[in-house]
Amino acid sequence: MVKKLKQPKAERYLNRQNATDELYHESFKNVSVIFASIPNYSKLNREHKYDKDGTKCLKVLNEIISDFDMLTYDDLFQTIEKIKIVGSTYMAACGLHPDGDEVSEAERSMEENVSTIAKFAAAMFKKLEVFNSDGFQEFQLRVGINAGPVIAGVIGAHKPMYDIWGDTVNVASRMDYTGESGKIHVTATAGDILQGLGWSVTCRGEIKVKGKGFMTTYYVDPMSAPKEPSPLQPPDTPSNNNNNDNKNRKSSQDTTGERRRSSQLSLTSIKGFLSSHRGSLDINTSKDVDTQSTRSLPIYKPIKNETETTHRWEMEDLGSVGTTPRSSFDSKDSGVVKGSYRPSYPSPVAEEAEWTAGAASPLQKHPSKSSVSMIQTAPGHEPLRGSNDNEIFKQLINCKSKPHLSLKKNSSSSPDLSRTPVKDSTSVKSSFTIGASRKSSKSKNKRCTNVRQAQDHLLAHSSPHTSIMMDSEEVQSVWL
Ligand SMILES: Nc1ncnc2c1ncn2[C@@H]1O[C@H](COP(=O)(O)OP(=O)(O)OP(=O)(O)O)[C@@H](O)[C@H]1O
Repeated sequence: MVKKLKQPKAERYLNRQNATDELYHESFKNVSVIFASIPNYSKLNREHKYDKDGTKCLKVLNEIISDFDMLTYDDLFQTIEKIKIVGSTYMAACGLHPDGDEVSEAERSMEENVSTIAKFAAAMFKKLEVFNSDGFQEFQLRVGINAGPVIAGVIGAHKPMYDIWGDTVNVASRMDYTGESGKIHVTATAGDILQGLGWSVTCRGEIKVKGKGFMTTYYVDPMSAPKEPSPLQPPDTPSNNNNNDNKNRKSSQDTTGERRRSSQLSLTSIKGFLSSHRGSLDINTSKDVDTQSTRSLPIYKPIKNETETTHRWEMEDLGSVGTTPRSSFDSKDSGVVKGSYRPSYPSPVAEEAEWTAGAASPLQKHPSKSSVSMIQTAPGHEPLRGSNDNEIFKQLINCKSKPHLSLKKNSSSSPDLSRTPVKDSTSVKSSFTIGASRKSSKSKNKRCTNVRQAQDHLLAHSSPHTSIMMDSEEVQSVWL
């Protein structure tokens, strides 16, 4: 509600509520509404016989919904407002901007709102696909979209709920309900707009919609989103032909005021979420202190506790790394950690692999910076940097090219661990345990004898549910 109602407005709402029970509401003309359901979620719920109290299934749902929630922090989706979860259905809308926004309703057209919500739906499909492949799950997504006028308001004096109502909302829900898994089912209003924007739209025919009679509806292929202009290309370059996307980009640049507020809120929310769940992550957006770097990336600082010195590490641009709470750094205290990780959801069985080395921690600090480690993956390649071993190792896992590793050391006497086989496991001084989720695995405690092998193993099995727990002097557990 706070996100929706700006301060004076919230005060106005509260004052009204003190004085009267009158409904607080606003009307919007051009709102796009999405209902996205996981139709086979309840099947999983029913079938899971080991989940007597239902908490495991709920954990799964929570992870999926959290993934979807995190999309709303994406720059593209700042105008998307999550309304609620109904069962396993995600309900959101686009175009519910608060009064006094820099961008007026007229400027934020129906076309933009429909385009944004369709991209949001496509992103949800992708998120679920990743979730499925990581956890060997088969959840499906069924999406309904409609666009038109809605009434938004706050219902109730105690625990008030912001919600939206109207025919547009009812029909969006019907689009979901009467749609098919894997498809976005839309009304003619949304279908026309999306076709005009270059999405692949096919007519479904006429369906009977309760309260509306027969309606011609359309299926939109979630994979057919028109390409975004390259981020390197300025939005207004003449060679860029996608005018609609340009328009969207332009308008998103115009809304910097709102974005600043939203991203502020996002950061605060993430921070709040992480501190309550992990207890220790501070996020700031100051520029990288590494003067050699040309990037200006957010810097994530793990804080052990208020009084201890903080580390600083550089986030490399590694796709989804660190984008959700569960894929964020677990910045709990350092110290010796060793153990295995079990995914928090039901089906996958954890597999463990252990890599051991008869030497000190394989990844050393960067000689010139006390808080930065680096690893040279191959001669002539850009070294990977991080503030600790885990950070570096996480990057190694994400290296698509599987480079042959040679480690840059402080001391020339340190062996190249990538070629150091483990001869005698009793002489092991440091080790780490890799837990990766797999549907079925008989091999436990699989031992990797060098970095390359461990990396290959992780590339094959790592997932957002993988954690690495290192047993060395500078230990932090990392969730990937
Ligand atoms: N604000 C809202 N939040 C959640 N769901 C909504 C909202 N507004 C409408 N819906 C959903 O839209 C659907 C269509 O509503 P409608 O009023 O047309 O029929 P209904 O008779 O209420 O629906 P049902 O047949 O499911 O009982 C309903 O399933 C309703 O739950």
